Amino acid sequence: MTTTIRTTTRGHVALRAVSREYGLGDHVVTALDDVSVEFPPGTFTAIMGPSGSGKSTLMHCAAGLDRPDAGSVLIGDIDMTQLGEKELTKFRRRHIGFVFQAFNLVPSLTAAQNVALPLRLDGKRPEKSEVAVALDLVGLSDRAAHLPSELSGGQQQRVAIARALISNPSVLFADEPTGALDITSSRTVLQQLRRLVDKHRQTVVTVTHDPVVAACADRVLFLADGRVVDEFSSRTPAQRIAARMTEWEA
Ligand SMILES: Nc1ncnc2c1ncn2[C@@H]1O[C@H](COP(=O)(O)OP(=O)(O)OP(=O)(O)O)[C@@H](O)[C@H]1O
Repeated sequence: MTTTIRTTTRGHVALRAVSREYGLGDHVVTALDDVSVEFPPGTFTAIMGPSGSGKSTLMHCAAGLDRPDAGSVLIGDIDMTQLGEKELTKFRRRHIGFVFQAFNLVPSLTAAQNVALPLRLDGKRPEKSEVAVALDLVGLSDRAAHLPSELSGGQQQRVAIARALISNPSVLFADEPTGALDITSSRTVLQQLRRLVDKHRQTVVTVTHDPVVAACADRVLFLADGRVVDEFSSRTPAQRIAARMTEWEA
């Protein structure tokens, strides 16, 4: 089976009737309950909801890091749930970028070497210019030779974003990318994500607890008990998002 996405559908993510349960017998937890949602190309979506509402599970299923028990997950015209393990790994490496809250950089490698890592893992020899372009996308051209320990938290997260972008993914998923950062670093990371969407038509989906981060997104989805329970579909002021969160938590 070939896993090439048609250019017209690149960057389009669709979850159709996705369910995911964990545990067995009396201990079954329904983390996602029949969720259908689309992330159109070149859009920035924030996912919010109380702890345990299924945000990470949604991201992991959408990114092919976890397999749903039911439903399908399409990136472009490829249904990832139909791919075998090897093919899924290969597909993920080429089409999906994932950024974690904890950066997950290799401490002994420079920023440039960290960014080049996904290509090396894919058996390719990265061109210096490819790495330079990725670092430039996140405004870190001048930090290429620095080790993670020589960078601020925000800079480390931007290296992680550059690393996720090196394979020119169709979609970038970020699970609380600003969760471990101070306000200033958090805003810089956020600006970079917004810029990727506005300037480069990247599809970005991020989980966040921060109404200011969500206010920068084109759309905010609210999850509760494994379902999408509400949505703000245009840029919404942070205050209104915060008020909605408070309502849900109450
Ligand atoms: N590997 C697992 N094994 C068992 N239960 C799990 C597993 N992963 C998630 N769950 C359960 O599924 C539900 C959804 O979890 P998930 O991590 O997706 O929520 P979340 O909204 O991301 O939470 P948080 O904001 O606290 O990170 C929770 O009840 C959680 O305990």
